[in-house]
Amino acid sequence: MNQPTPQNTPRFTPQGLIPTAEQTAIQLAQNKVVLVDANAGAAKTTTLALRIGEALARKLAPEQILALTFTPEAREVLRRRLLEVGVPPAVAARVPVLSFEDFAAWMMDLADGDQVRQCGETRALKDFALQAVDRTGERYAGSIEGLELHTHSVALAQFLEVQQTLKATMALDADVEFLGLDEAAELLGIPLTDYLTTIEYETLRLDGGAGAVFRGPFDATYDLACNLHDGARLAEQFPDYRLVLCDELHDLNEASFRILEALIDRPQSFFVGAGDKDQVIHAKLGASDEYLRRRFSERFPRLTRYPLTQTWRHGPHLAYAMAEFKQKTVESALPQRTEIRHAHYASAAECAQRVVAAVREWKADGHDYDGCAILIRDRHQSMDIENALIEADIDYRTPPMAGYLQRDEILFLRGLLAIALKDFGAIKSEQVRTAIVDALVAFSEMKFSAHSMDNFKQQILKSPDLLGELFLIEDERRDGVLPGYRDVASEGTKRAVIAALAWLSQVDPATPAAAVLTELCERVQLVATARRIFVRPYDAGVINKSVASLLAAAAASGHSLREFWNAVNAREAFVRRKRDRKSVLIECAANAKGKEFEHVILPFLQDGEFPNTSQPRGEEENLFYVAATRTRARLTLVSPAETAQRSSFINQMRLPKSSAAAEAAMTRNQHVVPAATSRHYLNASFHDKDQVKALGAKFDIARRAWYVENDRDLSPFSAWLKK
Ligand SMILES: Nc1ncnc2c1ncn2[C@@H]1O[C@H](COP(=O)(O)OP(=O)(O)OP(=O)(O)O)[C@@H](O)[C@H]1O
Repeated sequence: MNQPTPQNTPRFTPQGLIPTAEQTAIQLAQNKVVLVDANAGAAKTTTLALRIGEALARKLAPEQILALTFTPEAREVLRRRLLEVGVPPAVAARVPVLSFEDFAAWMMDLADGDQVRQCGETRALKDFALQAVDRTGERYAGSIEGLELHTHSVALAQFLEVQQTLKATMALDADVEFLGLDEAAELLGIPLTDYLTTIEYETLRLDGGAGAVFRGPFDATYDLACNLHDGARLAEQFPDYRLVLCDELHDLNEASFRILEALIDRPQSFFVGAGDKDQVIHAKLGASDEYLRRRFSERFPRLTRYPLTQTWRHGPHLAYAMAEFKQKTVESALPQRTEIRHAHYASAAECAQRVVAAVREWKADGHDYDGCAILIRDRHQSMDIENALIEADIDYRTPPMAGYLQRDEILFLRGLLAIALKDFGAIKSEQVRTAIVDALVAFSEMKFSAHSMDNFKQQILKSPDLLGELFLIEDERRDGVLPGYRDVASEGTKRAVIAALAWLSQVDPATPAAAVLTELCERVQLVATARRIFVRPYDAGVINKSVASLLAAAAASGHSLREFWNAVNAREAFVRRKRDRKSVLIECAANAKGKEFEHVILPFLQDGEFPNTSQPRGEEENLFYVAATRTRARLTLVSPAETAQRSSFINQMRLPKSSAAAEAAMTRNQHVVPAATSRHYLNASFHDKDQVKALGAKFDIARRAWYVENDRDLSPFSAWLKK
């Protein structure tokens, strides 16, 4: 590791924190390729900001620095950190801190000058996907057997995921020129229909090779990666970057790796990247710890690795528990005790009560609700918790359209109830109404074109009571596509749904809701349909759990059908009203990456739920690690009273062992006297510059401020000393 020498001392002194020796080593590193593989909360982002500060202090123009992240959220955190460490806003604003997607779109525009439309909206993308399905039908119907062309929103969403994975991993760019269509699909590990639809989708998107006409999420990254790889000299047109940084390297996939390669290969550029191999949770998007472990060093054999071993987010109790959990070294220099509390339950409803109790204790201890985050493994787990919070009159928020009531299968059932009770108008949100139409079409396995769906949605928004007419629209048939066994099953589903609706319309709304809903689910063959329309068994499994939660909640409420319907809609209105107020957050653990909260509550820590047994163990571990390490002050683990049912992750933290070591570390940390900062910054203005300079002050270029070294007599500078 580089130790600062008199010739190589930091020229940038951050405000608000004293860098550790590890941080300073990275700040001063002069190797061509630097990789920092560090623990959660171990100041990766902060240290990249220090490295930028150092480059600015050494007179590098802000425009010659490029800092890349994978998500807009991570980009904002890095921009904020630059200001926090003391880079003046006007200078920080000139440093390009961009997501890969921003950077790629910019570079593609520079090359093509075409200002291609970024299409972030799933709905618009689904329309393009639908057109691709239509084209696949037109082109291959009759010539290829076994085409499974599904047009409902769930199928389109799944198709969009498949094509995105093919691009993120650059599999779609593979040379398949001499392979047959079947062989190519097999090589890529996807069904033939998906492969053919992807080809049509890309032909549409790239206007048959003339150039992109629209770009969905990650498409710009893919387009740039393809261009760089095809021998196009696009990299020569990149601005003259001297320092390239990349945060959250654990999200790196093949497409973004290729862009980094091109940036690093330029002779004048230096690279510093930071990530945590234990936070890889986006394998579906091609993320892998292989980049941090192997790919970087194979490609850049002279790279230098630097450690950041101390976490600053939480104290030793959680740091050591995570060290045990991941069997790696984690230190914390904080003298604070991060509490790890336990609560136990015998049923889902009781789990929710324990969560409410944990939130109440937090409030009673004098903290705000908005410091509290309930991180769930999956959305189906929030039903009981949302109910319990409402009953306890505790405000909570969920990300838009990500609450339990907006899950597709629940929207489907709500749609059926709306038709039977002739009360679609009770659902106030247009977004929810439209999503209900989509869910009805998906779970009834109807086949509509984009055009007829749009027409119908427009009508419904004006006259909600027309919802039931949806089932009068004829399915659209494709010439030449012979119905396969799945189509026969789908037609059966639609018939079953129509029959179930006829039955439901006769049911007395005063009948207990639980009984009606149970029978309704059987009549519409919900479980079998889910298994058919969801490609991954995992998704179908979550649907069963989600419906089971709804039935249990209906039974526990003792409500009649009418009362249950009213209660569900009232609850949705409650959540929408509260979204902006100070409230507890309910969020999926996967979406909490990069964030931190004072109090994290992890409910339903039982085997089967978390770890979810249908998912790879390693990824489940990483997800748990991400969730637990969002904590700053308190972590509450809510698990079954029955020890045998508890999540094995709790044992894996070896809390008795790790907490004994943590007590000793606390004592140690309390006795560490922070080193004094080495500079005194002055309030000297431009007009004072000659005067302070003559007195021996120096200028900090990164901060645009004059300072005096610590060991000097400060009295001549008293007029300019900051209070
Ligand atoms: N030398 C230091 N002294 C005190 N606090 C520090 C120091 N360096 C960083 N911090 C603080 O530690 C916290 C975590 O830092 P940061 O967000 O940079 O970590 P990270 O490794 O990027 O986190 P994640 O793993 O979640 O991406 C921040 O609040 C930051 O201000």
